[in-house]
Amino acid sequence: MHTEVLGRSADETNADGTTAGETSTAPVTAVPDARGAFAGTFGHHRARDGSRGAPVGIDLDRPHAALVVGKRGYGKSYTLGVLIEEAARTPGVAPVVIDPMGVFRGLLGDATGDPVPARVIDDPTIRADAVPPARWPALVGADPDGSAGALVWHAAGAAATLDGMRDIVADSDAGDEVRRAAANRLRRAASWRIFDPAGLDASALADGAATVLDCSRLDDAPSNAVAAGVAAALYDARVGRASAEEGGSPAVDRLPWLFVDEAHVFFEGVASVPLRTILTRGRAPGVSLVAATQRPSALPEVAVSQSDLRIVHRLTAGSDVRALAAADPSYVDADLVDSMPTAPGEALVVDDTAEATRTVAVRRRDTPHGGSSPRASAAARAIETDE
Ligand SMILES: Nc1ncnc2c1ncn2[C@@H]1O[C@H](COP(=O)(O)OP(=O)(O)OP(=O)(O)O)[C@@H](O)[C@H]1O
Repeated sequence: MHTEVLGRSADETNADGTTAGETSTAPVTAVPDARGAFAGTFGHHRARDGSRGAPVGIDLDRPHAALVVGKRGYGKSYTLGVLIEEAARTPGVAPVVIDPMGVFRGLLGDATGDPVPARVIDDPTIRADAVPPARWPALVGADPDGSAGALVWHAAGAAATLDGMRDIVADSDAGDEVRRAAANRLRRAASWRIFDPAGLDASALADGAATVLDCSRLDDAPSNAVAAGVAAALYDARVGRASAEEGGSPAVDRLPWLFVDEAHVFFEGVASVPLRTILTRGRAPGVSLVAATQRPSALPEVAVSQSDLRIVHRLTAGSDVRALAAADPSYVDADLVDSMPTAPGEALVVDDTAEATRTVAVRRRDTPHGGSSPRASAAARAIETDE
């Protein structure tokens, strides 16, 4: 059976010499093909009459910016899980997962087929200086133009640790009220228990296994801080490597793939800046982003327009469909509403690299889908985002 690999341009050849626009007879596997390129198994083509067509793979060889969207219950997290499984099986790729609902713990379960190397970090920590000083006021809910916000900003620029920042605030000659306000903000940040001088760095994150950062115990602000720190660390490590190739030692050899579920939460918070950096500038140094959301209309326009792979599960809200349609280039000829998938696990894939759209039945998970035991905090967040 012929396999088409999504995310490859028409002039890139498949293992058997056919092009992406045509189809390849090469098996889709995380083992490099004859030309040394990696692809993951993604699913099957789905014809208009619902019949199952040829296998579909997804390119994991080059960096991508991908978006997975769909209303609740139509397979968004499931598809993200499939992509994480494939990335985890791919040598040379380092998948890192921001998991705000705790639904990717199943990756630790027994896998059908090839093993899926994965670990879950329950209480992720980052270094305080992983968050840029200018973002600290917003992170702790202070106005960056106000006196307390300015003091927090100054402290973040002058100290590498949260304790150091608190000392600077305590010793500052700002007035009592300003000092107290800034100290209160930083005390709140300390209560999140996510800042640690020994927090996750890029080399710890990029050892090849899928690293799931379970943020389901964290509120949006600390979850954002974790995502911001991780996104910045991965990007900086690869940029460092790019310049280190002229002499220095490489920081991270593998290509990081950052998977972000409930991405609207992060594009609305302090993680927005480093995520936008990866979207707009990540591909050159080799950093990929896969963002999933049920509300594409809540994402900044750049998140849609910069994605070269858009995996669309069922969407019904007009604003969400419009947010996607706005980025659709001319080769998306069919009306998005007419071609909207109807069944869970079915997706319309808009592939900018191959300049094609495909309807795909996403394959079944090889590891269990879903979290461990249900958590009220995750349920509350789900209800909130649904409203
Ligand atoms: N590719 C698939 N193959 C088989 N079943 C699937 C597939 N995708 C989704 N499903 C089924 O649909 C259900 C809902 O999928 P999923 O949990 O991913 O929805 P979701 O839209 O991400 O919801 P949430 O926003 O709550 O995470 C899954 O539990 C699974 O039973």
